[in-house]
Amino acid sequence: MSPSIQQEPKPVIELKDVKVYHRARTGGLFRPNIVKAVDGVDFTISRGETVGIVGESGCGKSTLASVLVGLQPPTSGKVLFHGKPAIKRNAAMRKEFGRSVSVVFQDPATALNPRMTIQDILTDPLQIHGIGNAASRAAKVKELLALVGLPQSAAEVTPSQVSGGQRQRVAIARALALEPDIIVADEPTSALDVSVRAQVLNLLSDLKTQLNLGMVFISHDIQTVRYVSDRICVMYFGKIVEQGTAAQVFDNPSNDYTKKLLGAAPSLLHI
Ligand SMILES: Nc1ncnc2c1ncn2[C@@H]1O[C@H](COP(=O)(O)OP(=O)(O)OP(=O)(O)O)[C@@H](O)[C@H]1O
Repeated sequence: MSPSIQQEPKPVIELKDVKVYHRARTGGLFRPNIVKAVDGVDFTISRGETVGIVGESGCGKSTLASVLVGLQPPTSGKVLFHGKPAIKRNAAMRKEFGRSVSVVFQDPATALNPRMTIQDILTDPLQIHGIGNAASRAAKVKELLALVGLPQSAAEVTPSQVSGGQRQRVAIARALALEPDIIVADEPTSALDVSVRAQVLNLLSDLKTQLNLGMVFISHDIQTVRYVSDRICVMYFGKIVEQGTAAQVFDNPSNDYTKKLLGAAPSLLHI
């Protein structure tokens, strides 16, 4: 009998030599006119893995996230979605990409419409994508609230009537509404009280396992990234300067910048 071969999961999104260059807001004699926000990045994300992207403010993390969720077209390079070029002009692909790749932003206070009830916030993506009827959408909202550990009564209130940690749970529930393959979480705990950060990190980790999600976890804090990631990419001035498993990057960093980040990192107790 031939030995069974374990298939590697195929990437949902693949970036090849992606560059995003901006015209500098303030150019000048001694300042470059071009900001290389992302500068030749190769990256893949598949279902079932959490890839952490870490680096200091301004290194290009959010720009990379915008490319991954389709909000920012690259200046050059390729974005592949299930192995095919992600062509934004194609309405069917745009819709499928929007269903497959969700985002959780840093601050749920600004990411959620303060005038909508949580029921409506969670129903919205289903309506936009024409999924189900009133009864099945109501059932889905119940399921989503349970999935993120919120009481069913939360459906009746607006985001301002729940705590910051609960608001981020609502944002996560909204990101899960369309049953995505990938979630891009851009500093999802940075705006939260220290006391609830670990709960939200644990929720994201549990959801990733339970739903076999692919997760891109972006943070300036290498300890937070280590806590949730299988693989870590270290970004510096628009480039990925080091990547490997969490253990490789922590136990045997090869890049000087990674060593500096590790040296400056506070203990896990501060996440
Ligand atoms: N629209 C733009 N026009 C000009 N420069 C930009 C633009 N967007 C981003 N940049 C610059 O690109 C670089 C990368 O920004 P980006 O926001 O991606 O970094 P970041 O690592 O996410 O930082 P932070 O954690 O502070 O958000 C920065 O120097 C930023 O000032």
